[in-house]
Amino acid sequence: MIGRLNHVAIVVPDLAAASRLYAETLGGKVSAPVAQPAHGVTVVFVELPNTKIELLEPLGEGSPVKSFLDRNPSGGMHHVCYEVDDILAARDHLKAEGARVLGDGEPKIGAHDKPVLFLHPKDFCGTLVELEQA
Ligand SMILES: CC[C@@H](C(=O)O)C(=O)SCCNC(=O)CCNC(=O)[C@H](O)C(C)(C)COP(=O)(O)OP(=O)(O)OC[C@H]1O[C@@H](n2cnc3c(N)ncnc32)[C@H](O)[C@@H]1OP(=O)(O)O
Ligand SMILES: [Co+2]
Repeated sequence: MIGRLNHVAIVVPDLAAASRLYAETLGGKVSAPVAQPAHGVTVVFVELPNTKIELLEPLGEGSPVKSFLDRNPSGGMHHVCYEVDDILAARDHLKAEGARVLGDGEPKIGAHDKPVLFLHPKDFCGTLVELEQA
């Protein structure tokens, strides 16, 4: 069911500093920051030949990455995002398998203007999983 690795996300305390690190120290191709108020984060993408790194900074009150950053003040790996051909079929299959789909279970439009869902990290080997419609 899961397809390509779309991105690996890293939560950071300072998005400008992390963008400089990826652009200047690592020589990556780094996008401009984009606020995603519906997701409570500001996002920068680093384009790699085979996938992307998503740098995330909390945005606004109640950001879903705030407590993660409180626990990991210098930042850390936050989630992996797999592409799926049919996100509703994937969701229904996962629910039938007993996995917890986060939020209200309905896909939201993500950073690539495609529907996304999140799966509880405790159900996937301690790793928060994002699914994105391919
Ligand atoms: C830009 C849009 C989009 C895209 O298109 O790419 C995005 O990527 S948005 C990214 C941000 N959005 C989300 O992460 C939404 C889904 N996340 C959540 O709903 C919450 O973050 C969460 C997964 C429910 C965790 O919330 P939190 O407040 O941290 O909950 P707890 O403190 O109760 O933690 C419970 C338990 O889970 C462990 N945990 C939490 N986060 C992670 C994580 N990222 N990876 C692994 N484990 C995680 C946490 O340590 C707790 O464990 P215990 O202490 O053992 O109970
Ligand atoms: Co993501």
